[in-house]
Amino acid sequence: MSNDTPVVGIIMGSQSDWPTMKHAATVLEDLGVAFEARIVSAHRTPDRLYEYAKSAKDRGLKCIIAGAGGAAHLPGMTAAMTALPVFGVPIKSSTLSGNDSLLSIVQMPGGIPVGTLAIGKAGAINAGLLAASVMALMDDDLAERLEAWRAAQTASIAEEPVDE
Ligand SMILES: Nc1c(C(=O)O)ncn1[C@@H]1O[C@H](COP(=O)(O)O)[C@@H](O)[C@H]1O
Repeated sequence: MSNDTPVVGIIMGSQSDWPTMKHAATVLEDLGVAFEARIVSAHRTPDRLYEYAKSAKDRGLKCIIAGAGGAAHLPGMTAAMTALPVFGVPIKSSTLSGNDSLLSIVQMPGGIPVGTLAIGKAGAINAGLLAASVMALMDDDLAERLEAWRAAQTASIAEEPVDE
């Protein structure tokens, strides 16, 4: 994690979400975007969530990535308490394969938006990329790094399949 003041907050409902959410962190690290990662739960630590969401803007955060599984109220409750962009990552749950997480996050009432990503690792990666895209609107150097990241990804895709 960079020593700069974090501009992206990654929050998750439990330590058990970190193996998924660390993919968002890795993208931000690769792109040189300063972030913080915290465990915050609407259910288990409601006071911590209130404090986090209410202070986020004043602390310099520009957007928040919130990952949660099951009854995934964290992204929506965060969005209820801040007008910063909130990207929600549904964690793949063991019982319902993340369908519960997805539906809990995506179906927000009009007026309180959560940008909902795909279930699991791909969603976390894309949340990191979206957060970087937001920051790149205000940072030309980051915009160039993002373009380079995308070009490198394209170049890494082989034209022909190989036996594994
Ligand atoms: N969905 C939420 C919230 C919340 O929405 O505030 N807090 C914890 N959790 C979720 O509970 C799942 C199981 O957590 P444990 O593994 O700690 O039992 C995690 O995926 C977490 O995101």
